[in-house]
Amino acid sequence: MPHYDLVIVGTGSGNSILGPQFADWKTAIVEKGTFGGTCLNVGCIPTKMFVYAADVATTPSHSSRYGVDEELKAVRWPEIRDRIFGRIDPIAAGGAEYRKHHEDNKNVDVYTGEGRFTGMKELRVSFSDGRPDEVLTADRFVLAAGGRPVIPDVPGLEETGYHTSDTVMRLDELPRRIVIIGGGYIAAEFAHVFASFGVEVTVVGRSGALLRSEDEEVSARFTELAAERYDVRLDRKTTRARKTASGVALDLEGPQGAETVEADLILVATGRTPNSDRLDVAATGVTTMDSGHVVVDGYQQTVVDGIYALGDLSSPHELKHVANHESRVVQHNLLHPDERIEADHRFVPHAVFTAPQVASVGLTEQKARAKGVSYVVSKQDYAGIAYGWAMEDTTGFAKLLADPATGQLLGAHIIGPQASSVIQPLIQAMSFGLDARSMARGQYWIHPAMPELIENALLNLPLD
Ligand SMILES: Cc1cc2nc3c(=O)[nH]c(=O)nc-3n(C[C@H](O)[C@H](O)[C@H](O)COP(=O)(O)OP(=O)(O)OC[C@H]3O[C@@H](n4cnc5c(N)ncnc54)[C@H](O)[C@@H]3O)c2cc1C
Ligand SMILES: NC(=O)c1ccc[n+]([C@@H]2O[C@H](COP(=O)([O-])OP(=O)(O)OC[C@H]3O[C@@H](n4cnc5c(N)ncnc54)[C@H](O)[C@@H]3O)[C@@H](O)[C@H]2O)c1
Repeated sequence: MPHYDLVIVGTGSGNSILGPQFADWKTAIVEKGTFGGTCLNVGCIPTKMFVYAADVATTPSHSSRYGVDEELKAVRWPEIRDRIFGRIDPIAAGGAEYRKHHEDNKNVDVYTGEGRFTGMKELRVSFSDGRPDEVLTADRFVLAAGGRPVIPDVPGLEETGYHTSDTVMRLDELPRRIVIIGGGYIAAEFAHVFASFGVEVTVVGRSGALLRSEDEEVSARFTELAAERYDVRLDRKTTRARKTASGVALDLEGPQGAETVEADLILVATGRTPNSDRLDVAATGVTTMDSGHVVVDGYQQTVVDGIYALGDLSSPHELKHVANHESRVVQHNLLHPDERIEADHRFVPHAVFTAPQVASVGLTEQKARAKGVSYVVSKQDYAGIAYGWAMEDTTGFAKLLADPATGQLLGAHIIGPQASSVIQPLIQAMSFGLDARSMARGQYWIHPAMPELIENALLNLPLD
């Protein structure tokens, strides 16, 4: 039974822990799937590469407002797909090769199998190629095993067949019609991608709005704009999935009674669940929340001394920048057990790369109300800044929440062009405690650039 100083389970953000600082440690890394994890292979990176192509494909649909008439002639899906994975797959393969065979990693054993705890700090690894299982023990473990898509309990779904974000990007050809179950991040991003490529999209949401966890005004605006581009069915329960002569059908129950949506394929985008169950973390004494996320303290350590966890396995944020931050914290804490640092989860931002883009950090207005926090709000439309005139934008806005007395920003929510970049100075201000007045007037804002949206929103805040 090989014994290690450190075993890491999962090669998403877990893979970035090992470096030259660990040269004297006997280490192992265990990966059951593709090296590099979700973000690289089936998450952030390929989706954003598809979204970029989708953004390009939609320009003819709005170019005439600038006096330029364009036409979308064709979308060459196999080429788009192969360009994207032709870049990503070699990176994943190169990462595996580096860990397995490079001189830098002579202290690292790579196990390409599935790990499952069988006792305190004892991990059994099973291999799909029929090799006998191996049992590893270690002084320290890092659990970075991520999550997987949740499949809702819809009668007939298994027999009918469905895609998830793990498979839909590798389709042989574009479907004519797609129905997406779910109204969150993945639904919003893929609805944009497929609608832009000319696919008839239907989104089925069980609540009354898309992107429901965004600020209420952002969610309402996004829902309205999405419904102009594709078929949005809200407040719907999916009662059955079935095959039809031409494809698939979902039977729905909604405010107007029973209805059916037909499509060529189903994409399930109803959230993700942590892999703590399949890793059987309980067998090593590690505890989980009701959501299945592993419980960690501020240092990212689980309840078991020497067992750390990070990323989607333990973080309800389920975002790559959070997983990366936590892996840096874990790396430091492994190397400096007497000077451990805490992870910083104060102002975790996110962006939804759909159309229009959505980005957010801090409290939404509904959360501020629910928490009884005292706040003031300001809103600035893209239509009110010079760059917004250039873009002829009529629907985007930034919304800020601030403490009326101190001017400290409490939340920022943007829907509109480049929201994911425009929000960054607000994340910086919140992280470093810069108040709204100082931020607005303590620096130049390039004229007439998009961040004037933020300058104006800051100046509009009705502070005491
Ligand atoms: C479609 C999609 C788009 C996304 N887009 C974004 C985005 O734009 N921005 C953003 O911030 N986040 C995005 N995310 C979320 C982001 O991908 C995750 O937050 C991030 O990848 C989590 O990293 P991780 O290291 O915790 O887990 P993962 O990257 O999931 O790595 C876990 C690894 O562990 C392996 N593993 C699991 N169980 C075992 C086991 N028992 N034994 C051995 N190996 C195991 C898995 O095979 C996997 O390789 C997206 C996610 C999806 C699905
Ligand atoms: N841009 C990004 O950062 C990005 C992009 C994609 C995914 N992600 C990460 O991946 C996670 C998973 O994405 P997601 O979109 O699957 O989850 P999500 O939590 O964003 O959305 C899930 C949606 O499915 C709905 N839903 C749940 N069960 C349902 C059911 N039975 N029938 C109909 N609807 C149902 C929910 O109401 C919600 O609207 C996200 O939480 C996010 O952290 C991030």
